[in-house]
Amino acid sequence: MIVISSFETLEQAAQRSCGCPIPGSVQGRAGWGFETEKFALTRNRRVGLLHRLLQLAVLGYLLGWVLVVRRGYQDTDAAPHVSVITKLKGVSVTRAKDARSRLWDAADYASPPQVGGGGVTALLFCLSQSPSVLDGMCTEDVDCPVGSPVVHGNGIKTGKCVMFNTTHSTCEIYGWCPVENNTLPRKPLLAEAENFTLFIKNTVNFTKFNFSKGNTLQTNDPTYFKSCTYDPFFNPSCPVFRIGDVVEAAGETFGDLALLGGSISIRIEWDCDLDQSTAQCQPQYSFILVDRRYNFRTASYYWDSQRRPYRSLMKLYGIRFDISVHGQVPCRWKTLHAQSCLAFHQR
Ligand SMILES: Nc1ncnc2c1ncn2[C@@H]1O[C@H](COP(=O)(O)OP(=O)(O)OP(=O)(O)O)[C@@H](O)[C@H]1O
Repeated sequence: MIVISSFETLEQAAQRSCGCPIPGSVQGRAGWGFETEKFALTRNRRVGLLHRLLQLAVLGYLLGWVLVVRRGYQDTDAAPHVSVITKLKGVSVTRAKDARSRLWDAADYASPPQVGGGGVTALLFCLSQSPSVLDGMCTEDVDCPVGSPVVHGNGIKTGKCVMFNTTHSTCEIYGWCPVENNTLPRKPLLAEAENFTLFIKNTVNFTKFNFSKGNTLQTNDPTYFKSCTYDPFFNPSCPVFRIGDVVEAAGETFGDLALLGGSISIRIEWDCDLDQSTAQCQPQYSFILVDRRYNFRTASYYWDSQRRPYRSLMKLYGIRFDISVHGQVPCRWKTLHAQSCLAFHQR
C-alpha cells in the first residue's frame, strides 16, 4: 500500500515505495532521463476550498465586472459636447407700501436674462439714489486720505474730516445716497414663483460615435411645452420644470428658500447604451441643494431734468440654478474613421 502524505506527489510516493530514481531529479538527469509534469494532490479541504474560491473570484471579476458592469466588450465615449439653454416663465403682481402694484414677468425676474438659470423670489430694497457726500469716523483730515475707497460705505473719501456732532468727527465720503439698510427680507416678494416654470433645452453630442440627442421632444404641437410639466414617474420626458417641484426634489421647502435665496444644482445625466434603441436614450435629472443664501444687486440709471444722475438700486434674493450635464455612451462596435455606432449596426 502506498501512503501519500499531505503535499507529496503520486510520483514521489511511487518512487519512495520502490526506491527508483525520480525522473528530472539530479539522479534521473544523469542518465536517459525525461521530464514530465507533476500533479500535486492536496488532501486538505481548506487549501482545496481556497483554490476554488480563487478560481471563482477570477471568473466573477471577468464575467461580472469586466463584461457586465464595465461592458468591456464595448467602446465608450464619456466626454459629450453639451449645450444648455433655459427659459423661466411666470407672472406675479406685488403690492408696495404705497399700494402701487407692480407686475413681474420673465424680463424682470430672470437673471441673467434668459441665459443662466436664476429667478428672483424676494426683494430687499429698492432705492432711488443720487451721488452725494456721506460720512465716516475720523479726528483730523489725514485720517481721510483722498480717493481711498470705503468698501462697505459705498463710496470714496473726499479728504475732509468734518464735525458730525459735538463729540464726533467723520470723514466726508462721496457716494450714492441714501445708503442701503442692512435689514433682511421678512417675506418672499414673489410667492407665486413656486408655480413658475423653467424650460431646459439640452443637447449632447458624443463625437466619438457621431451621436447627438436632445431632451426636447420633436413635435409639431406648438402647445406641447406650454402645457406639460416634468414628473419623474408620469412625465419624465417633459423638459419644463415647476420651480416648487425642483425645490422640493432638492429636499427644501419653497417658502424657506425663497426668503433669503439659494442655489440648486440640476444634474442632467445621459447614460445610454447605443447598442439598444436610441428611443430609450433619455436623460435622468437630479436636484441637489447647494447653498441656502443667494442674492445680488442690480441698478438702472436715469437723469432728472437738471441732468443729475440717479439710479434705482435693488438687492434681489432668488433661487439660482446651476445646470451640469454628464454622460457616457457605450457602444459594442469600435469606431473607425469617425463613423457612427448606429451606422455600424445597420451594416
Ligand atoms: N419656462 C417655460 N415654461 C413653459 N413653456 C415654455 C417655457 N419656456 C419656453 N416654453 C415653451 O417652449 C416652446 C419652445 O420654446 P422656445 O424658446 O424654443 O420657443 P419660442 O417660440 O421662442 O418661445 P416663447 O414662447 O418664449 O416665445 C415654446 O412653445 C415656449 O412657449
